[in-house]
Amino acid sequence: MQQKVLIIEDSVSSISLLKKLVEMAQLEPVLATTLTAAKHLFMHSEPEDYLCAIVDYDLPDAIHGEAIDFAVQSYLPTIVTTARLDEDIRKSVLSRDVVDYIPKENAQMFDYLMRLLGRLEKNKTIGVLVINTKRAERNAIAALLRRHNFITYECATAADAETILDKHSHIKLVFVDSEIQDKPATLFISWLRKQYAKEDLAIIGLASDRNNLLSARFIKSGANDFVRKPYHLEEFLCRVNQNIELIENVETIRRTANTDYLTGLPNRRHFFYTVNKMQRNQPAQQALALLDLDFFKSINDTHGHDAGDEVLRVVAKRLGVICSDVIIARFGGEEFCVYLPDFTPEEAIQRLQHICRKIAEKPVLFEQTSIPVTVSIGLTTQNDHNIQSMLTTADKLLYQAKHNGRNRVVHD
Ligand SMILES: Nc1nc2c(ncn2[C@@H]2O[C@H](COP(=O)(O)OP(=O)(O)OP(=O)(O)O)[C@@H](O)[C@H]2O)c(=O)[nH]1
Repeated sequence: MQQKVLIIEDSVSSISLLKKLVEMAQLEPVLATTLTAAKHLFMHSEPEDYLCAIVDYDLPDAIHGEAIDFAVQSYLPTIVTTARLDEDIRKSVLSRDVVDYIPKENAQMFDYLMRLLGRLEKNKTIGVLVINTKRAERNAIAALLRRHNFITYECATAADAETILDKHSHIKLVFVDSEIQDKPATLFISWLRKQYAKEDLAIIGLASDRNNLLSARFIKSGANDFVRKPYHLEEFLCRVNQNIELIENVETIRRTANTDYLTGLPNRRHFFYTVNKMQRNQPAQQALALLDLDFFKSINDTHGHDAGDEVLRVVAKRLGVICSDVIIARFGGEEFCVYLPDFTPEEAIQRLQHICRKIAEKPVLFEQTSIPVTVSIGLTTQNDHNIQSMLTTADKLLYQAKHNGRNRVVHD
């Protein structure tokens, strides 16, 4: 379901700009020009339907930011916009539990708002762990992070932190205070860093002003960043966002490097990474198959390269459905690989014959043309504990499948 954004704003030009921005972010704007109208609109809604509220500080029936209080008390993450930003207003806004404030001074600020909406959406799946002996301090940080839609976890000891991190793989950021109960913070950070790479888990150290040397010690022990207490709200949030965005960027690069651009399947590199990892457990049984589309060159020659691409995409999709419990990859060109861990030879043969039938069963439709597709498969079920040599065997069997007439499985 498309999430809503409650916009409480009375300026006509800002309304049209905000509405456009919210729509561009694939969200549904719900407009109110006064606090009274907002209350009326929200009366029959659940906070869960809304991603957030964007609230003007100064409204005809709420000149001192009362609409902000309404949004916050309605459990909506609240972003404040304001045409005037003097120190008093800034303080008044930040004294409330808002996500952020945006002065309506230039177009850049609306870019910032766009990014903020994107972050609020993405943060819903990101976990943050706060480790601090002092309950009040860790509660305050966790509450601040929850306002930004993060899923938060709190604990006082390194031992509890280990358990929480083990259990929740969506935790991407950890705040480690200089005061944790059962271990010096720097020791804990360096232990943590050995378990989790910098690009998988960001660690931000926290310590008070008195400990001037701690920032360097934290970072040398493996922390990504450091925040000095008492922290400045805006700086704190900037650091959180920067560290999370860095991890997301690395994830995007990784995903791109491991995915075949045409079919969306894992590529050869990712296949070897995953399978080699599984090999460490020395599986008692494993099978491996190479699949190659038949007469694919003639499909390209007859129907064009775009049709060939569509055939590859459809075959990959069918493989993805039939092989959701095993490892598949596009190896390149019109060749795919399937790795079946813990499959008996009989089970593997059955599965590959099913694939062969399913691919041939239905032609691929491309621009009203029906293109028949078949696949030849070489399958080795002899587990010799060496993937490279299993690939060589599967390749020889594939050659036999082609030689014997195609559209078949040849196994050993
Ligand atoms: N459309 C398209 N064609 C590709 C792609 N990658 C490789 N090819 C083409 O796939 C064809 C493979 O042809 P061949 O190796 O001769 O094999 P074949 O025609 O399938 O014949 P057999 O394997 O013997 O059944 C070549 O013409 C490549 O140019 C791709 O990503 N898209």
